[in-house]
Amino acid sequence: MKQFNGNIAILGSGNIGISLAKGLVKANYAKPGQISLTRRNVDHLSPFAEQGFVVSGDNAAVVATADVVVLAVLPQQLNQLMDQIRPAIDLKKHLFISVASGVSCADIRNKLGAEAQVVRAMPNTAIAIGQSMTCIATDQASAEYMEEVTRMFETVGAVVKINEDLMTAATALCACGIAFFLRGIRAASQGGVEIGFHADEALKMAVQTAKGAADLLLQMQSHPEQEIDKVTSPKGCTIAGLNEMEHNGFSSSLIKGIKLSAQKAGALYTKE
Ligand SMILES: NC(=O)C1=CN([C@@H]2O[C@H](COP(=O)(O)OP(=O)(O)OC[C@H]3O[C@@H](n4cnc5c(N)ncnc54)[C@H](O)[C@@H]3O)[C@@H](O)[C@H]2O)C=CC1
Ligand SMILES: O=C(O)[C@@H]1CCC=N1
Repeated sequence: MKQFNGNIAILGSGNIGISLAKGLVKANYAKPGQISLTRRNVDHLSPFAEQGFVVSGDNAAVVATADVVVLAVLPQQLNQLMDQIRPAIDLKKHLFISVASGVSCADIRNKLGAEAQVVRAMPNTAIAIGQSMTCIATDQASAEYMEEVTRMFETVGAVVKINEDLMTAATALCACGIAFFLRGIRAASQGGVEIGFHADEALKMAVQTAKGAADLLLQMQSHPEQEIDKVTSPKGCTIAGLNEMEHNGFSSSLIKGIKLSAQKAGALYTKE
């Protein structure tokens, strides 16, 4: 069984890279000193250096000290990054985890080497607080590497293994999805202000209500419509509001947005 010594390089420590680093430390998967963070402008990482993370602008140097290499740059930035790290790669040692949208394991192996162990992961920003929905996929990585990736992401939320051809769909539903639900909460709070609450209390009420809705489904293992049926009293105010929202395209707009995001998620990377 391969042993991972726990040194993780997160290359491209922007929004998702930093969220991942915070989540792994919070979950005790790794200590800050075991995680190297890189970014083009290293000055932006100084708060993390103060917390004990290793910060660097030299991708190849941190890859040389790591077992697990997380590729967390934009799809459009990935080819350049892979060119930078190729000389430092040890194909027998490194596990590559790519969170880049729309870049296949085969695309990455084409750049890093045919023997590279590559797993794709699609987390969302709730990873920072251990509440990510992370989908993972590979085409060729060995079972022990997949197990390690599963173990890593299970410390920071729920994990579902999927076929690689569904990764762009997972991107839209889960990674972009967190923004869609957040916008829903924001819209609800704005409605709350129109009907009489101050903005801060309206937001607090909308957030707790959304949390209750999600927890109902998680804890009762029920279907949303089952729970909705319990709220909609005959001739009542809930069904009146709900139907008004549907007449205005509520479900339809969410479905259409998710479909467009999925299309876009698959078209961000250009092979070289
Ligand atoms: N933001 C999110 O919620 C999620 C993003 N992703 C994926 O994660 C990747 C990153 O997305 P974000 O974090 O949103 O973008 P971001 O722009 O916040 O972060 C990317 C970081 O990479 C750095 N960077 C670019 N080239 C570099 C290089 N050669 N060496 C070192 N650092 C470099 C940039 O300076 C930037 O800080 C994308 O591929 C995206 O598809 C996946 C899941 C969720
Ligand atoms: O918006 C994006 O392209 C990235 C991928 C998933 C979440 N954020």
